[in-house]
Amino acid sequence: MMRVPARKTVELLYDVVSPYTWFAFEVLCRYQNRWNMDLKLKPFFLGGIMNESGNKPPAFVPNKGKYMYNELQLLAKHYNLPVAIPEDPLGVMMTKGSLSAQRFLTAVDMMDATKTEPVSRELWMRIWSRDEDIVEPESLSQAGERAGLTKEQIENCLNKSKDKVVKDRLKQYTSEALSYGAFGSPTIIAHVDKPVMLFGSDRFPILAELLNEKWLGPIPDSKL
Ligand SMILES: N[C@@H](CCC(=O)N[C@@H](CS)C(=O)NCC(=O)O)C(=O)O
Repeated sequence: MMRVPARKTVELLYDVVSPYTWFAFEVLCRYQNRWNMDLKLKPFFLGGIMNESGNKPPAFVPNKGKYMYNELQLLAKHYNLPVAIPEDPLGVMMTKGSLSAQRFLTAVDMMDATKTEPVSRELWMRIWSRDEDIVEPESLSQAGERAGLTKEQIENCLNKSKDKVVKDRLKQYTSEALSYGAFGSPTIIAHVDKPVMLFGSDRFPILAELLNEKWLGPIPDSKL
């Protein structure tokens, strides 16, 4: 009898404020059925990760910031995603931030984990493609609607996102990431013989090796 190898758990700990994480998210979604892995999407709060790890957002170094905005456009093409730099990137990332979006996403995840993927994608589309707000309840509501949530579900998640249970779950995933040594987003944990943490959307060849799978580039279906 053929033995089917057990699926390996891969966790993506992430915050939609991070454009690089959008690439990692879409690649993992594209590979989730192709690779023998059980993908777990775990929203965390990047602000908490930065504070607790003593890190600083890379765009605080002006040359790095400039480089990143150029690189993001090259990466958008490479990953085939409609990324566009917002008019005021630092305002969007630092002043407005992502706490309300991540709490909303956590509430969605706790209500129905099958909706975490489409709602995350809609939030990225807003902040990193259409330069739209992700702070106001109306903005979150629109993201939820486009992701296929009902009006009742959206209302419920907006209310729940103020509750301790949701705030605590967001803190829990943030602490989990820190316990693996996280300092940024995306943080990927591959549960192989032991958990291995990878940082970045540029480590997929390594993840493939860890999982004993084939890396077919960022758009695997184009190679069918
Ligand atoms: N090289 C990584 C960069 C990812 C990255 O810069 N992530 C930011 C958030 S958008 C971060 O958390 N950086 C922390 C750091 O670079 O120390 C990639 O290509 O994905």
